[in-house]
Amino acid sequence: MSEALTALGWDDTFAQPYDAYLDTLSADDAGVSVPARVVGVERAAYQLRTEHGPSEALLAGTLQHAPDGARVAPAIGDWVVARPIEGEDRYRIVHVLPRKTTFSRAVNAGGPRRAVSEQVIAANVDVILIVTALDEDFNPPRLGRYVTAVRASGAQPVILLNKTDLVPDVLPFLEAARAVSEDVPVHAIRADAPGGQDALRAYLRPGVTVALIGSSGVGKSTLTNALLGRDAALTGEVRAADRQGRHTTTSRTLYVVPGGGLLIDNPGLREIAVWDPNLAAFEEIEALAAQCRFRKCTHTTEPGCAVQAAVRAGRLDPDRLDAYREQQTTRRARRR
Ligand SMILES: Nc1nc2c(ncn2[C@@H]2O[C@H](COP(=O)(O)OP(=O)(O)OP(=O)(O)O)[C@@H](O)[C@H]2O)c(=O)[nH]1
Ligand SMILES: [Zn+2]
Repeated sequence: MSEALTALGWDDTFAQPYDAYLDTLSADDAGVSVPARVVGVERAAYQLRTEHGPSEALLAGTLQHAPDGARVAPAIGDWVVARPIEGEDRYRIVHVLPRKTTFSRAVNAGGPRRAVSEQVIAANVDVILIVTALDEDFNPPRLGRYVTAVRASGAQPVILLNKTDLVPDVLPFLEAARAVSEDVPVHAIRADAPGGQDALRAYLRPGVTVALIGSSGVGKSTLTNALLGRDAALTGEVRAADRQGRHTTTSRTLYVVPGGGLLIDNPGLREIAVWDPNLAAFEEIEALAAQCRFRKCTHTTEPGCAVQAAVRAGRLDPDRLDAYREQQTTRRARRR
């Protein structure tokens, strides 16, 4: 197993299905196939890393339009089987290898039955760092919901308390965060100070894929830059590309961290707080609810309900109201 591949996260869990897939190909096809990791996705264009460095790729038609409709589009972090496109400097992705972990969201696929389908946000992430800041963002019940979402993906959750400089005493925050879940490590960090992120190096071991999630403004970008060193990922990739005398677009989403480890910085993961109804705030609904005639309005059949009025007027998506109700119900159940 090549060292360049293991540094990208390749191991036996991928090597076995890879070999099995190659057995189904002709000797010629198998001979030119390579394993590659998806490090960038932009619409139909994919950036891969093979053991020889970065390259561009397209999706094979068979993956784009699977006959049973069960399209397996590669996501960031996926391991795939790729084959060079003849006469071009690009690959074609012909197969997606089974995932070790899958961080996904349910999306409303529409249609008469309001079908829900799964959108994979990131694949094969080993550790997800849940970032919170010691300001008004700090909210243990929400941390608990993040932990649940991370566990559902198969990745290991770790809680990071950032902006420790903003509080006189970190200890009560550490204790509250530790109480969220017994077996989730908690680290107090400072993303914006030299050495303030040292605790994280233990997770960024060669071949280990790490991702950051948390609300906007908690310090995910600052942390990413501190871990990567300014433009480290970019220069690293340009150098690898130069070896073969060409320039390849650098990946923006899966970085190779200097000193070991891989870091996924993905807008889809960043937005989890927005799209996961369990994590979301329902500010616009709460603003409407304040205008309901009855203070304990359930926004179902009460007269003078401003929330129902907004739904009837097309100003509020009924799906969002459903999600809000669901959240309120679980909260009431938890309080009991
Ligand atoms: N006081 C303090 N400020 C910090 C710390 N880490 C980051 N910040 C500041 O917090 C602000 C937000 O940080 P970002 O890194 O942009 O936060 P983010 O999570 O990437 O936010 P989005 O890009 O919106 O998802 C910036 O002004 C940072 O300088 C810290 O440890 N202490
Ligand atoms: Zn109401």
